[in-house]
Amino acid sequence: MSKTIVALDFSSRQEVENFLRPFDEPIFVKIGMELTYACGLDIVPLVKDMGHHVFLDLKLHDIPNTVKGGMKNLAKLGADIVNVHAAGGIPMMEAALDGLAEGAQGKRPLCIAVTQLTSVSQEMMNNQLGISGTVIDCVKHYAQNAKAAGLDGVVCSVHEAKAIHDVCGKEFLTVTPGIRLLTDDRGDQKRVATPEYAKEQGCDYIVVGRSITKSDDPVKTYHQIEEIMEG
Ligand SMILES: O=C(O)c1cc(=O)[nH]c(=O)n1[C@@H]1O[C@H](COP(=O)(O)O)[C@@H](O)[C@H]1O
Repeated sequence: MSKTIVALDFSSRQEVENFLRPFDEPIFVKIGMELTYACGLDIVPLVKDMGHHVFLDLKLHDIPNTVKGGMKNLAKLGADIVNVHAAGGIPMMEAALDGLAEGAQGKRPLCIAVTQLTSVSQEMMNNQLGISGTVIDCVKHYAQNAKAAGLDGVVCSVHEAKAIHDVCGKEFLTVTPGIRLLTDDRGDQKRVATPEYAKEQGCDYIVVGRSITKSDDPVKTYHQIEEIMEG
């Protein structure tokens, strides 16, 4: 599986098909709320049937019983990875796994937890969200909770990946969005890093949206980034 997950933040099936057509190999894509709210969940088996790997990013965050029921239904779609918010707590993450085990036909999807969104800065976490301490300590703590619940890994920024591997082990997945090329705008992202730095920090997967989807040559940009990650 490739190490670069392309965020298909589009609002129609047509845009997805236009984007994927020029790729002559299976790639790893992320289907999030923009696309599912526009096209419905059927977009997941549709993209899977084209041969691509799918990270279904719906960030479930609710009471355990509701998350369990939601995951039971999501498990049937055949996604490779699904996610929850670690802020929902250990019982909620355990319930997510129970739901996946009940719903999966065959192997369950990997389940990872979002720690602190990459759009959250240190200042914002302390002063808006009311969480004291450093981002890295909060992210490490959430990662340890995710591991205790039996999850397969976390979503974090590149800047926390190494510390997470140190406390949770090398096999515990770190999936890192907030990736920017040196020439890109940060946009809404706060904790950003280049693919080179992600590789250096040992991130298992990077999630890249606009740097690829809005590139003049998405296939070329994808391959340039994937070469850095695989190198
Ligand atoms: O769960 C995610 O994928 C996610 C978590 C996070 O902390 N930050 C984050 O940016 N993402 C997603 O990663 C993608 C990043 O997109 P770009 O900023 O365009 O590269 C978006 O689809 C976000 O929804």
